[in-house]
Formats: sequence, structure tokens, C-alpha cells
Amino acid sequence: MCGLYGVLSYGNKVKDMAEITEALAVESAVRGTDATGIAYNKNGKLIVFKKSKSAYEMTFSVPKNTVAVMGHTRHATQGTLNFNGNNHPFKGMCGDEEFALAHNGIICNDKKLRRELRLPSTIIDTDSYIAVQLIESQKKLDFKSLKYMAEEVEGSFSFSVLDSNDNLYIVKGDSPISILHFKKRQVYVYASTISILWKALVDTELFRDLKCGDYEDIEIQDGEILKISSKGKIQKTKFDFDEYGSCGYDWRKGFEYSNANEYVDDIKSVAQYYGYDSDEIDCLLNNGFTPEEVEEMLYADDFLEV
Ligand SMILES: NC(=O)CC[C@H](N)C(=O)O
Repeated sequence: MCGLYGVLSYGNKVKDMAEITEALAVESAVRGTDATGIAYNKNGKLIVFKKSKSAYEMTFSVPKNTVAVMGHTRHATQGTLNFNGNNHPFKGMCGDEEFALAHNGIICNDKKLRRELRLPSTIIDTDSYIAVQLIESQKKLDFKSLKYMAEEVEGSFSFSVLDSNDNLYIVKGDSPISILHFKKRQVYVYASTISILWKALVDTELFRDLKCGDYEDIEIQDGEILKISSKGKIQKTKFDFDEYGSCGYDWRKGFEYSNANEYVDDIKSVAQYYGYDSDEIDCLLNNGFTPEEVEEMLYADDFLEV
């Protein structure tokens, strides 16, 4: 679980892009506090600012006339966060066009793809980075290369990609994403969940429009790629999304853990993001709940009723 978030203002009507960015990052921290990062274009250069810190500890400075910012809050699954290169967003290059990519999920065939497709070896250890390399291998960032990437990777995912012309792409696998369009303000805002979006936007200049319902939901389904151009135009395409095709993952059984402790440890680590500590998990287990049941409760957020 990581957080994806971003904002694209195509009418230059947003007064404070930094404020919206910071609000989105801070609310997205519930999905990961290992590292935080943002990417945006400034004077024709793609800037990536990221640190192995939670969003609560960061200050975000985004130039006033910035069109688009995309960001990530990380709950690391692979690749130590102490090496900042492992954190999101990652920079990529197609010809002389730079892009930035962030990922929510776990990709399990990254090493296999790197080997089989003879992609360059890299010091970046994060599974997500394979997506950058797959796009780079197609020499152009567009629907075609994103579709190729999305169909090659196996696991769970959604990606956000920002190109050097401020076009923003969302590649939707099974990880959640919610997008709102404030037509009058000419701005799109997205985050991993609608509750993150709402909580973030109450503290910003978009609150009034939010409260008055002056916005539209932008629909995106699993297996779709959405492009929001720097001018605010929406285009969509599809890719073959095999929801149950993840390597090592059987949707009937879940991920195969090599032992039960590993599974319980994982539950405990997720639990802390919901504000519960290991003792509370142990207590439920000692009271006869199975780890699967405890995990279900956690996601359903009905812990308190137990
Ligand atoms: N929790 C996530 O979505 C993590 C993304 C990626 N697997 C990483 O480790 O950085």
C-alpha cells in the first residue's frame, strides 16, 4: 500500500499549487510514511524531489505557475528506503524526453523481465522501476508504450506518469485511484482514495467547490489508461488486465507466505497505518480469530466493533 496523488491545473486558475500538493501528500501518508516524493516541470526541466521521510516531515515548494504535480507516499515492499534512488517518483528517459513514474502495488516479475528482455542492470532495487525500463525500451512515452508496460508486468499496480510536457497518465490495474475534475477552476486532482481527496481538499482553495458539489468524478476502470493533457483534455485506452494472473498469487488463497509468522508480521505492519499496534493484533489472534479474519477486519475498518 502506497499513496498516489497529484494535481493538474490547465487554466492557471489555481493560486497555490504547493498548498494542494502538501495537503494531498500529508493525507496520503496513511498509505505510507517510509518516503515521500513529488515531480513537476519547471522551465522545461523535470524536477523530482523525494526523501526517505514521511510527508508530515516534508516541506513542499512548488513554483506558482506549475501546471502539474504528481506524487507518492511510500510503504516500501522492496528496495531499502535509505537509498533515495529506490524511492518514488522515478525518472525515465525516452529519446530526449524525460518522464516521472510512481507506482502503488507490488510487481513480482521485475527481475525475470530484466533478465529475459536484457534490460540494463540497475542499482535501483525497487520492483516498480521495471515499469520505467519497459517504457524506456519502447523509446516513446505514449498509450502504446504504457499498454506494453502494463501488459508485461505481473502483480498488483496502478501507476501515474508525468511527461515533460505536463501530460499526466494514470494506468489503472487493481490498486485504487480516485480522480476529481473541478471544471470551473480548470483543475484535476487525484489520490488513491476518495477519502484522502476529501480530507486533503478541505484545507485548500478548492474546498468551496468541493462543498457545493462543483466537480465531476472521472471514471477509470481496472485495465484502463487515462491521459489528462496539459490542456485538460481527457483520452482513454485499454490494456489486457489479468486480475488474477499475478505470479505466485492465487486469488483464492492469497499470497503464499513461507510461514505463518511472516503473514502475521505483514498484518501487523499494515495495522500500524490504521493506528493499531501489534498487541491488539495478538489479542485478536489469541481470541481465536484467524490471521485471514484479522486482515479482513482491518481492510473493512471495523476493528472497533470487535
Ligand atoms: N506499497 C507500495 O505500493 C510499494 C510500491 C513498491 N513496491 C515499493 O516498494 O516501493
